[in-house]
Amino acid sequence: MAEAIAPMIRLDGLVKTRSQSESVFELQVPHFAVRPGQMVAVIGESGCGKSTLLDTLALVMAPTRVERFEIASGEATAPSDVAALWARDDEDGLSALRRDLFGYVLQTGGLLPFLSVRQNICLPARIKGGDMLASRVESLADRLGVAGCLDRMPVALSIGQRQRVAILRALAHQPRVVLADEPTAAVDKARARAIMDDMHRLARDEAVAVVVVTHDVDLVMDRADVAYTFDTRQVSEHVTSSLCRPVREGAP
Ligand SMILES: Nc1ncnc2c1ncn2[C@@H]1O[C@H](COP(=O)(O)OP(=O)(O)OP(=O)(O)O)[C@@H](O)[C@H]1O
Repeated sequence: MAEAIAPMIRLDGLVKTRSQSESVFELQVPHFAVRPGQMVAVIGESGCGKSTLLDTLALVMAPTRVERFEIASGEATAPSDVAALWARDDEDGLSALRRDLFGYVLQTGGLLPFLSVRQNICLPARIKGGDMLASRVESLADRLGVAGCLDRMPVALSIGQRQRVAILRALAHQPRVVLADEPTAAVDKARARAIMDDMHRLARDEAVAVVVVTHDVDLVMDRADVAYTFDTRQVSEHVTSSLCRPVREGAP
């Protein structure tokens, strides 16, 4: 069913080369897609290129080469041609997409300590130049079990509560894509499962495309609709190549 929905992000023929002194790392992504309502897992060993892929999807790292890189910016409009925006170095166009379409969940929550939880949650909407509906914040907080935390400071929350607030903040301004980098790294297994379940449910209910990067294969393979991993090999003394490929395609 999810296959019929047009991708929110579509990448074909991506190559990203990163070099440091003599060593060169080359990531190849023949095809990557995430659709509205899907949770896509990106899994693999340390150094295989997960963050490189996530930073590319987040439009903060320019591809070295790419055949096609599109983001659906609205239902009634043609997808934005990200490859063309990078090719002409259109920073205004790229930052408008970052601001309008994306929500981010970081490993440690990334909440600003000097703002209340509610102010943290409302920040992305403020940056977009709008206001958040109080009723939306409260109903999401209710669903995530953090309704009692809204008027506290982040320091007064447990790590699990901070991660839930970070998910709420990422989703509250109604992004089309949520990018989550090891969102459960700082919590125990039981909390990690609950957080992943929440993200998956919210993705479906709100038709958001979610990309989760994680080391924890067991955690995501039960939950992700689609999963990608990497075949990494040492090509020569200084060159490492990593191929990103699907390990699960389509809805489970
Ligand atoms: N700034 C950089 N310059 C050059 N090479 C880099 C840079 N950052 C990372 N790399 C190399 O790129 C490769 C992929 O790194 P990346 O951070 O994407 O891996 P990862 O899968 O996210 O790893 P981890 O799970 O440890 O965070 C690694 O071999 C790394 O050494």
